[in-house]
Amino acid sequence: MAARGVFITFEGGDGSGKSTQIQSVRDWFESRGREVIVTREPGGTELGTEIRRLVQNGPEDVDARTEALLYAADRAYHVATVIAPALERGAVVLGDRYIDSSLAYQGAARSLGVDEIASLSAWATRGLYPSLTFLLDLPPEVGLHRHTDAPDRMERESMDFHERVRHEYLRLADAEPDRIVVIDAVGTIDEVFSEIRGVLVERFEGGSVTIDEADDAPLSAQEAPASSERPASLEAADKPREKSADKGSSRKPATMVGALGESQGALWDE
Ligand SMILES: Nc1ncnc2c1ncn2[C@@H]1O[C@H](COP(=O)(O)OP(=O)(O)O)[C@@H](O)[C@H]1O
Ligand SMILES: Cc1cn([C@H]2C[C@H](O)[C@@H](COP(=O)(O)OP(=O)(O)O)O2)c(=O)[nH]c1=O
Repeated sequence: MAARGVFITFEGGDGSGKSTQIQSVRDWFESRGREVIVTREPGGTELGTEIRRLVQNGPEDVDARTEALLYAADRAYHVATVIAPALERGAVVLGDRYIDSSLAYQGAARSLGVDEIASLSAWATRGLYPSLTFLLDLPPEVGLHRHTDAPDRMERESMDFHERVRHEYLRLADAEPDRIVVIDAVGTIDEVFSEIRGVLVERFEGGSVTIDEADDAPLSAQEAPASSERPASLEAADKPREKSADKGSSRKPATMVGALGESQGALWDE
């Protein structure tokens, strides 16, 4: 049986709880016998660790376009050397930030244009999109207060900047409700995971596709929609969002397929 992977990403403002929740999601999949890779951007590779240092604490005069290209370079190498090979062998890949971060931070908050950044990221990744994204949503001031270490370049940005990031994330979720599930990240760690677990059960345990049927299914990560197919994500910005719970019925069950294997730790030292 060919191995099929699952690519899930976690998005949200700084301090929204992505790294914390990823550990619980890793445990959830591992207890079901899956190989899990936990990785992050920027910095999911050795090269990426250098890029992370440069982009977060490097020269202050790095301009927005340079910053966008550094994140794109990190992502291209990350996909080619970590994410794609793991998916090929059937692992569950849990990504702490991915393309949506570039759309929200560089495309919207840095005003480079969401369309332009979407094209750049699609090119860098050869169109590899996650099949499921958890957007941990909370007011930026709450997330920024959770951090105890010294703020990096992005965390030093204005509250208005972080509000633009949040607004763009919510707009993307509004446009792609099947892929992006909004999670209220204000509650306790257990409360937030309970919401996430509900989605995992619905998508990976409630589906009607059996392992054998799913063998013919495509890799559980999706191709980037062509920019001409993304009108809603780019034009529905000011439409009021529905609560994610209202969209439950539109979610498609995902397949639970792939080889069982050994788990693997995070790829970086905290
Ligand atoms: N739901 C929560 N409520 C309160 N504190 C939290 C919650 N989730 C995470 N934290 C704490 O907030 C800080 C940032 O969490 P982290 O998971 O690193 O966020 P992110 O990866 O999104 O930056 C950590 O100290 C973590 O223990
Ligand atoms: C992947 C990515 C990250 N970023 C930013 C967002 C974060 O401020 C920073 C990553 O910092 P990190 O410490 O990993 O995130 P967090 O504070 O959420 O734990 O990089 C971008 O601006 N664009 C991107 O494409």
